[in-house]
Order: sequence, then structure tokens, then C-alpha cells
Amino acid sequence: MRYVIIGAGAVGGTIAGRLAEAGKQVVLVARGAHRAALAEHGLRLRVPEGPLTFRPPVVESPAELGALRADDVLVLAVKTQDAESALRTWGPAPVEGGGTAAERLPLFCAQNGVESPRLALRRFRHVYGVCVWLPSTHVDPGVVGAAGSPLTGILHLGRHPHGVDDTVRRVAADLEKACFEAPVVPDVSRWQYAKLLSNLANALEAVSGPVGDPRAEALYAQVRAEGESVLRAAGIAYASTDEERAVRGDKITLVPLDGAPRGGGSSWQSLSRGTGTIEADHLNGEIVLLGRLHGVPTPLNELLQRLANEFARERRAPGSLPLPDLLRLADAAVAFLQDSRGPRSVA
Ligand SMILES: NC(=O)C1=CN([C@@H]2O[C@H](COP(=O)(O)OP(=O)(O)OC[C@H]3O[C@@H](n4cnc5c(N)ncnc54)[C@H](OP(=O)(O)O)[C@@H]3O)[C@@H](O)[C@H]2O)C=CC1
Ligand SMILES: CC(C)(CO)C(=O)C(=O)O
Repeated sequence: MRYVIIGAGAVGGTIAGRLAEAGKQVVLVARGAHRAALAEHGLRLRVPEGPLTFRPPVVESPAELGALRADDVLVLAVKTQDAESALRTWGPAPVEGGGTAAERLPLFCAQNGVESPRLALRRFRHVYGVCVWLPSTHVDPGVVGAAGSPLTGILHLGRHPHGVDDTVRRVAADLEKACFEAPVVPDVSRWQYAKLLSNLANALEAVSGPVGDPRAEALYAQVRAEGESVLRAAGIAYASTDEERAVRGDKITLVPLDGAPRGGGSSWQSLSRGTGTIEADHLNGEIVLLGRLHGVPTPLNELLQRLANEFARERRAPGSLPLPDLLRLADAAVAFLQDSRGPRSVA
């Protein structure tokens, strides 16, 4: 099998590098300065055992690659806001022997949130979800870092929306040879919804800094409680924190990397790289959407979605909203909701 990694950034680049290290064939799909640096210097991966360099082919579009191979596996690792456009580009790509990628090839969505596999199913027949526990950093054009040791990450895999087949077992076997733990599960979306609850903290971290402060922890607990209420109201199953802990345990320790400081989570990195977009519409925004569909108020997730989008649009520095200001805004959002549900609206 050959792995075509669409979006070879922090997660995609790390998966690509580790697979290449394990002797698997890999093609990188990248754009802009990152693509130019990958083509010139190779993929430079910073990992605990030291820097590694790989020189897989790099393309931006299917036309540059030529026909895909019948044994290609597509791995989608762009941020969710970029998924639709990548799917539109790669779905019609021809495959040797006839047919298109969308008809014939397996597509693994290695992303946070729950939206991309759903988008992918509109175009692709064989869609797989990946629940990605893989702290990684897009350090510079051409350079990605992953500080996890001794495992680089844990990737639950399964057919979307549920099920297991030979393809997923073969991909998991390759990932297991490449520094990942890759449990094959019949209910991958249950793991992805659990991960979504953790990723509700991404926006909080992006606007106000790491969630280490007890007041930030308390705010995150409320944000998560909104998410859990919404999932319960929607009848959506999610893995419990005990199940997650049992899988993750202390298998991954983050170690400092030479020349590749971990600059925060994936949303923090979107702000620090000034990309102008952020994934909040597909993380906190998923909870807001489900809340509206099922009649559950989500004032705190709405607030974080709005602030994260403002930060991205205005290219504000990550972490630059002082925590006391965020806490005041959060109190006001909850008070506004209580006022609007008070006697006047009931009358
Ligand atoms: N980073 C982390 O620690 C973790 C991230 N995740 C999730 O993984 C997913 C990927 O995140 P992450 O790796 O951090 O994101 P990155 O921004 O580091 O990587 C995504 C890459 O895809 C590129 N890209 C987007 N669209 C295209 C396209 N059409 N063709 C070619 N390249 C494209 C981006 O380019 P450009 O920069 O030009 O936009 C970028 O280089 C997200 O869902 C994230 O939430 C999950 C767990 C951990
Ligand atoms: C929390 C973390 C690092 C886990 O993989 C993540 O999902 C992210 O940065 O978006």
C-alpha cells in the first residue's frame, strides 16, 4: 500500500514521516511555502530520538501525481475548514485501471471533530474515521515536530460510521510498525465524540493561553458539561473519560524537542501561524449546532466559537485575552442566557 497524505502538516507530516521511517511508501500533498520547503529539503521531522529527514514525492494536486494506484490509501489531515475543498479536488482523481478515487480508494480522515467523515461520505464510498491523539507541531515550512515518547500517538481507527474491515486492519498494522498504537474499533465515532469534548478546550487555550490555571480548568469543565448535555440530548454515544484513560494511560510522555518547541494545541498553532482561519466552527461550533437542533443552550461554546473566529480573522496573537477578561465574558454570556429565559420570555 502507498499512503497519500493530503495535508502534510503537524499530524499528516508526522504520520507520513513515521510511515516512511517504517519503510512504507508515502506521497505528501502540501501547498505554498510548506510544499516548496518539502520539495527542496525533504520532510524534516523533529522527534524525541532526534531530527529525521525523509524525501518522499511532494505534490499539490492529483494532476501532478498522475493516476493514483489501486493500492493507494488516502489520508486526509487538513484542518476541517479545508476538508471540503480537498475532497472536491481528490475525489475525481483517476485511478489506474479505471474509476476515481472517490469510487475506489479508502479515505482515512485523521482529524479532530466529527464533521469530515460525514462530508467525505457525500463523495467517497470507503470512508474511515481516525480518532487522533497525536500532539504535534507545524514548526516551520518543511518542518514538523511530535514530542510523544515512547509512542508518537494513539490513533483509533474504524470504518465510518461503524464497522471494521480488512483495509482498516492493514492500515492499523502499518501504523503499529510506525510508532503508533492503532486500535481497530467497531465504533470509531464514539471515540471521536469523546475527543471532541476534549477539543472544546482548543479555543479556550487559543484565546487565553494554556488551561493550567484552576480558573481556566473550571471554565473548561463548564464548557465540557455543555457538550455532554448536548450529546446526551442528541442521543449520541461517546467514550467515557475512564475508557479514554484506560487506553491512553501514561503511554505517551511529552519530551522537549531540540529546535521544535510545542507551541500549544492545533488551534493555538493556527493563530500563531496567522493562517486567518481556525477550526472552532467545527469543534465548539459542532456543540452549538447540536444544541440548537436539540434545544440545549450552549452559551459558553458559542462565546468560545465567536472569540476564536475573531482572533483568527483579526490575526490576534494566541493567548492574548487575559483570563480574567475571558471569565467576565463567560459570566456575562451565562447571565444573559438566564435573563433571556427569565419571567419576560416565559410570559
Ligand atoms: N496538531 C495537533 O497536535 C493535532 C491536530 N489534530 C487535528 O488534525 C487535523 C490537522 O491538524 P494539524 O496537522 O495541526 O494542521 P496543520 O495546519 O499543521 O496541517 C494541515 C496542512 O494541510 C494543508 N492543507 C490544507 N488544505 C490543503 C490542500 N487542499 N492541499 C494541500 N495542503 C492543504 C495546510 O496548508 P496551509 O498551512 O497552507 O493551510 C497545512 O499545511 C485537524 O483536524 C486537527 O484538529 C488532532 C490531534 C492533534
Ligand atoms: C490535545 C491534542 C494535542 C491531542 O492530540 C489535540 O487534539 C490538538 O492539539 O488539537
